[in-house]
Amino acid sequence: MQLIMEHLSKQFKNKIAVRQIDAVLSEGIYGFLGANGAGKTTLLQMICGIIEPTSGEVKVNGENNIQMGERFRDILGYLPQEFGYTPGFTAKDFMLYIASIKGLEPKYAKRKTIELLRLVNLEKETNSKIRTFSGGMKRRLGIAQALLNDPKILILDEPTAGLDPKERAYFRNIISEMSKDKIIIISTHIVSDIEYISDQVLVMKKGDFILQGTPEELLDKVKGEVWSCRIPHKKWVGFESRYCVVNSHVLANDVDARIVSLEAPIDGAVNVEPTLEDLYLKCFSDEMEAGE
Ligand SMILES: Nc1ncnc2c1ncn2[C@@H]1O[C@H](COP(=O)(O)OP(=O)(O)OP(=O)(O)O)[C@@H](O)[C@H]1O
Repeated sequence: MQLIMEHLSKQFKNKIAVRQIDAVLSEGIYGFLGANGAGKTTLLQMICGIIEPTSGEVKVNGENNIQMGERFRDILGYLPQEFGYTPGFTAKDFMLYIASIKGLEPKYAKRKTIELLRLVNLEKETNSKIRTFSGGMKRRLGIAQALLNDPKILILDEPTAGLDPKERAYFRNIISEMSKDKIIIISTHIVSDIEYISDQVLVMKKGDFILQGTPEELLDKVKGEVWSCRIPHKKWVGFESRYCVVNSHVLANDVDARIVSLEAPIDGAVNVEPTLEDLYLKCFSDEMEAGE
């Protein structure tokens, strides 16, 4: 299966949210990585056919997604960033309700509901009301509903928002297990959510993909540019505005810092293995400085 974005753009009044995106996706996991406001949600909504592009189009195996109508919705699973849960519903009621909207057979829906609530570790809460759920539990329920129709295209907008580290790790495992026969898109600004499970990472900035490749290919782009160094206190002043500082730890005599820079930021700096977080911070350091 191929999911194709052709010159895809979206403009809201005078704001261009997505600009001229071209991409071809086939089965696998794609991490859309970008800061808040980069245009991720707008792009995902166009892929899902929820909003129409200002120009360009989304195609599935050569067919326009909106024109495909029901046939497209049958193969689509979507977890939006904001999900409206009915607090008085139990987890099971909610799943069956979504299944009926998706037009699934009641018998299949019941079986799938049990299977998916088990998958997302909500088995014990099957008959609990959603109003008693934590943010993480609601998010897991959101992931379960997106899987009800065994979608071939699964789109998850910030799926790990509100999940604790254990839940995040569990989420990564279940997603990587189901990627063989699906196109899975995960949008996030949390690098660790996609670093190890994505086949391709697409870095989105100001409505455009500025980088695209396997995690290894992207890491190559910052190889030799990540430094571990000790900076005396008197030299540390101003360092943060001149350099892209990934992290820093103030010690008694100096500051232990990890810095992304083309050249060694100080004598004695040691080149270290880069991570995608280094690359992310390099790509978005200008926005952080500008406070965007
Ligand atoms: N309906 C809308 N009307 C006007 N501007 C919008 C609308 N939706 C999004 N935007 C703007 O388009 C840009 C991209 O927004 P979008 O929500 O797609 O980004 P994002 O990467 O998903 O960020 P976030 O994670 O914060 O949602 C932002 O500047 C946003 O303010």
